[in-house]
Amino acid sequence: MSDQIPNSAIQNDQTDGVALAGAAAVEVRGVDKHFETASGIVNALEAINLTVAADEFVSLIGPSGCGKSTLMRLIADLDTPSAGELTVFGKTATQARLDQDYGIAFQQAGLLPWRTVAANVALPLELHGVASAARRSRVAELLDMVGLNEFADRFPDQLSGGMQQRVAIARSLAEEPRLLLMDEPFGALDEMTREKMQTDLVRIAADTGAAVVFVTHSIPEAVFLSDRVVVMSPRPGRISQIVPMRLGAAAGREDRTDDLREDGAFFEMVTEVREALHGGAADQPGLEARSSRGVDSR
Ligand SMILES: Nc1ncnc2c1ncn2[C@@H]1O[C@H](COP(=O)(O)OP(=O)(O)OP(=O)(O)O)[C@@H](O)[C@H]1O
Repeated sequence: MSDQIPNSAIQNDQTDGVALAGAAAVEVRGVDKHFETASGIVNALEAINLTVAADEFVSLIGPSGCGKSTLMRLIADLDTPSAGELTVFGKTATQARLDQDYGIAFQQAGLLPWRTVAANVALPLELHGVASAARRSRVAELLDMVGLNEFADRFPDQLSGGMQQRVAIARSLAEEPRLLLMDEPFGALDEMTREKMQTDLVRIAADTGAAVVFVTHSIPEAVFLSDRVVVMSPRPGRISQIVPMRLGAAAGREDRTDDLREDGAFFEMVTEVREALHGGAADQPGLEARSSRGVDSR
């Protein structure tokens, strides 16, 4: 059974299942986000409560338009909540952005076209004054990890979309940030590369102890990566359930190898998240057929 956590029931730090020791990586309390458009107000997010612990991997999943990217943009200080409070490591989202407390890899790779692949990955290190020899070796290590060593001197427009995305991921990891915000970072990758990146990401997060907030449309991806999967429903965007991943012996991130993909516990969790997605829609008449649009069960 999933932990059914209606938003209205979440009143304090303990109720979403995270015991807080020190500042959480992300705390969202009673957050609403409305957009005013020519055709009226869009309630993108309503009554969002979520705590992501300092070393936790949390995925956001839900049908298209349920507000996943909007929530990520609020955490990254790319937009502001209409109501409620949001902190990152106990700071305002703005302060955390200024302090470069997190790495970002979003759907659009966002590379600088006039910089080579290596120079794009090196950018955060340059901004933080890392010496050039240390920078070069770190960039080589990162490009090796995403399989792009041979492309270090190319420019972004000479790469495929998936390769550009891998450059953006390498860049987001450059400084081993203690929080990673990733919005469908693997969406453009072929299945084999995607699985490799998933395995690498789990290992990197385990090695660095980083917290990760990860948006995906893929249920197996969410299950493979996460400690908890946050299931969202649309109109207005709400958290309908938070499903803790119970993966038996592979529960620790360092134990998540490719074998997990064949494991019974993995399939059980995939089923549980799928049911949570459908359950969220069942509360809202008329949404059943739409509930899994944009969510990939493969
Ligand atoms: N700048 C904006 N102005 C007006 N409406 C917006 C804006 N940004 C998002 N929305 C609306 O807010 C809702 C949530 O959008 P959001 O992009 O967060 O959804 P999502 O769950 O990330 O979708 P997808 O899975 O398709 O990426 C949608 O109805 C969208 O149209």
